[in-house]
Amino acid sequence: MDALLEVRDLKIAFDSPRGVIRAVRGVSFSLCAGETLAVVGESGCGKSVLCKSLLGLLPHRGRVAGGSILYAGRDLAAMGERELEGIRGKEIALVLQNPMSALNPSLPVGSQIARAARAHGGISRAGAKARALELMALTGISEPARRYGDYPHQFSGGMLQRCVLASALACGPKLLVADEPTTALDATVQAQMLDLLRDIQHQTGTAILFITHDLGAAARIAGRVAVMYAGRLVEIGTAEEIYHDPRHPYTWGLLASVPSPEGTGELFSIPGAPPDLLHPPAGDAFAPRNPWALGVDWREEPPLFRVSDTHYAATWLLHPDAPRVDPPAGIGERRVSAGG
Ligand SMILES: Nc1ncnc2c1ncn2[C@@H]1O[C@H](COP(=O)(O)OP(=O)(O)OP(=O)(O)O)[C@@H](O)[C@H]1O
Repeated sequence: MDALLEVRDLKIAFDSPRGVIRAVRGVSFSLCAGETLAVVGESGCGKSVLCKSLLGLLPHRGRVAGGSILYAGRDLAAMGERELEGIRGKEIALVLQNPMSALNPSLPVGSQIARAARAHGGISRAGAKARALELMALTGISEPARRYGDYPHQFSGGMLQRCVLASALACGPKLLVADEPTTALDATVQAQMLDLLRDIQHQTGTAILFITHDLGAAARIAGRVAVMYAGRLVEIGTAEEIYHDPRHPYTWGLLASVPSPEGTGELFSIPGAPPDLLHPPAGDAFAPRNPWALGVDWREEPPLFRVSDTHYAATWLLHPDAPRVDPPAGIGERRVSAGG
């Protein structure tokens, strides 16, 4: 299948008074139409910056320092603001963690969704209202006609995030970028929202790039998972491969830190902290936190080794000459079941 999005060797840097921060350091992946890919990693690994770069929304002082972002064959990284405006919302839509940041508190929610439907033209006022009501129903807002005129503060957090999703879907985007869309919600509402995203993906065929720090949330929705660490992609594979046959010690650590569905057992957290991206280390950035680090890890960054056609991991443990190391007991069997 042809890729809808193809990110090639993407590098993103921030020019700070202390020097250049290398936030994304050569990331490549592709996403096909209708597919859901979760990008997972700890805070600061570069997930948000990566997804903002897709919409040309990098924060002040942030810039694409290399590589390309091919969307339907066109390089978003090389586009000017005008061209990007034509793509944002219409082709690629964004849902962020805080729904209030996406909505105007002083306008009825329904009319904001209708306005999003009209943003790229070709639809009448009445048509936009009908479309907004349809989208409110699609995203699980009961009695849309009654709630159309309600203001943001009249909705709960979960319902508001559904409204934001309705607004994001208004122009029928081919790609939905969702950056921690469920993080601010409590566990039950979070699970409902993930199921909704999955249903919508099935119904509309929109591809989803789902950004999260939570491998448990990713399991509920993603067909493929990419794990990021210190601005690099360290493992990528199908959900089945990542949850049941993970190969990177960082992925093992992330999996061990997912709470069990019963909420029992001790919660693991990976000791140490990610490196300072002002001065990225010479070798494998994960080496200081990796109990299985080899001598070579301190000198040379590992390439992505092929595990299968769909599964790659950047760890020297996959080198043919590396000693055999098995994942810690239980990793890949417990805690998370891929595919919800
Ligand atoms: N506005 C900024 N100015 C300077 N550096 C920044 C800025 N935004 C991000 N960075 C750098 O980019 C790195 C990646 O940030 P990013 O927000 O993408 O991480 P993240 O994985 O999404 O974490 P979080 O979940 O906390 O948002 C940060 O560690 C920081 O060094």
